[in-house]
Amino acid sequence: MTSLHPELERITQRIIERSRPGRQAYLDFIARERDKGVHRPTLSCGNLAHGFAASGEDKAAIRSGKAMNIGIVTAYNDMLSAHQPYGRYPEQIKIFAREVGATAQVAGGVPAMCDGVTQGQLGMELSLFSRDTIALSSAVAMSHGMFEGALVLGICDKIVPGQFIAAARFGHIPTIFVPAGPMPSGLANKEKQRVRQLYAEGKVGREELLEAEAASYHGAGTCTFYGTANSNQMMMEMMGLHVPASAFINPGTKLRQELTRAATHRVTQIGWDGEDYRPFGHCVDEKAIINACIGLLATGGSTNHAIHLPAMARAAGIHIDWQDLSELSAIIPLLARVYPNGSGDVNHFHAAGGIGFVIRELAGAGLLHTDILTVSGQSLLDYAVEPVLDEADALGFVPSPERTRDEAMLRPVAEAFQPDGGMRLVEGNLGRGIVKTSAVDPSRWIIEAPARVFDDQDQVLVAFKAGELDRDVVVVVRFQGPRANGMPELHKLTPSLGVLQDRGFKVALVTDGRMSGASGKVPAAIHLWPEACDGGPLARIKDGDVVRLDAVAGTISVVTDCADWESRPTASQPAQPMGTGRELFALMRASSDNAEAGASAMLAMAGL
Ligand SMILES: O=C(O)[C@H](O)[C@@H](O)[C@H](O)[C@H](O)COP(=O)(O)O
Ligand code: SF4
Repeated sequence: MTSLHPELERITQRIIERSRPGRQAYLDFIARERDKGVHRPTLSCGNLAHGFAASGEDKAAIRSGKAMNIGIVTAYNDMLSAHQPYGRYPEQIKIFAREVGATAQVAGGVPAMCDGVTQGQLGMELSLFSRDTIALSSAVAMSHGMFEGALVLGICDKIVPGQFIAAARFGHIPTIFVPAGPMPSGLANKEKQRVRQLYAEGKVGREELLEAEAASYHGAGTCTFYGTANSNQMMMEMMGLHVPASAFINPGTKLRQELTRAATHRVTQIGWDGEDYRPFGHCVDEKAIINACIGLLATGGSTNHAIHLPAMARAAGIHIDWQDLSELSAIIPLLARVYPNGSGDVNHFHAAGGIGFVIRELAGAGLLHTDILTVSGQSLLDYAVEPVLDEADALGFVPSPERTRDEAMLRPVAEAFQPDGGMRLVEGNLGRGIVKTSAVDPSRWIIEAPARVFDDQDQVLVAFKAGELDRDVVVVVRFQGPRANGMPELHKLTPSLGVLQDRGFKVALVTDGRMSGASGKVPAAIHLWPEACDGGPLARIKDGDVVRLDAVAGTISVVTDCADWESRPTASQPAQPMGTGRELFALMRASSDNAEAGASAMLAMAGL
């Protein structure tokens, strides 16, 4: 057994100490929920009858209360390619539950935004807070007290974090996340990106672009870039909240179905009336959250999780921050290069050895906590496996490969792509933010250039098309924070900024907004807070100020000698017009806390 890296030990102890009061209060809370909360036996006859009235062949079983009734929280819709496969899961899960004498009901559905559909559109201003909307919807589902176990169907960006937050608030209930897998590989992501840049330069038309997009996003399953959705799946494995090795098995396969069956059977084995009670709130402890951070860093995952992980952790009484993430990044090597951090996609990553290989490699180097309460097995090392079917189509597991099957995609610790995980905290007179270096060429980790300041991402594209950005430039896009306009992803800027970079200019993006997990290539200081709408420093910056983004030193500052810097007037936030539902999220914007805390009005107002 390899001893833990001393730095990981130190950071872990610091997080445990910092979290101690909140974590103890949380554990006491879920114990109370278990013993005195709303459960089927405490429901009135009327409550219960309403709960099983339409349950058909399961009615007698649900009525008797003798076996686990599993609550399914589903994020199904057939617009999201990733969630479309979930349509038939509830019927399958009910059959699987009956196989072990249990029952299952759809406890409720949650909304699921496709950030790909809303990317660059007004709907993206609802994206971040859709996470908390999903948490609220999940809580409504589980609040009926009809369920002694839960299976959570969710994959994409804000959906898993939102469902996770709710599962933590029902942390006395054993809960397993059930993925549906990535779509088979289509047009390579790099080729898709190439056609996008050609379109941004006016060199191809809309029809050619649409053809490329449709060849990339071509079927059911999660998009194959390593963005927030696939980072979610990785994190669930790193926390042992899936059946092992479930993340990246394609939809519609027998293996996929058997993993769903295994999750259904497994959740009935870890309930509170058995010998092996594994409530969600005990599985998610400080070490599990740290494992999620480590997995994010080792695989070059989405920057969105620098916002979601603090929120997810808070829901379980745990407090992490960007200093933790940055210090972990310094010791966690980059083991995977999945697009946008490389050429291959998540299917290639899985084929190369995938998450199981990463778990075994990190554990072997003392860079992972294996001693966590996983929903299956006895240790996270039980997740260093690959799922297989035997000749009778029964599910089994074989150890992850000793050696990577694709050095260009996945490497052992001893031959890591980079010695660190490539997510840096940056601070300076422009605020506190995050830079993801794993997707950026090291020659571009330090950018110093005059600023061009915008209050809206569409203005950037107008300036780009007018040739006004054809120079060394730091593009500043402000009033994009959670309290301003809901903190949209500004990924629509990637092709144009990529064109400027390919033309040889020094280019960087600086914003209080977000980028997509699929963003890469162009250095970006994002999530800056205090945000501009709160009078943060981005509200003072002007065209021509020289800005230095230094991802090596961890700084983001105006370096022009501005004697008037502190006394400069702050720009006013542009009007926030109604439409596309944005006005309905004003309450979340008004009370949101900052990106580093998780950008959540819901958690802030709950005192969490
Ligand atoms: O964080 C993410 O992973 C993104 O939000 C992703 O879910 C989003 O849908 C991108 O916009 C897809 O990439 P393209 O926009 O490049 O297709
Ligand atoms: S990965 Fe992103 S683009 Fe793909 S289905 Fe999920 S939310 Fe939509």
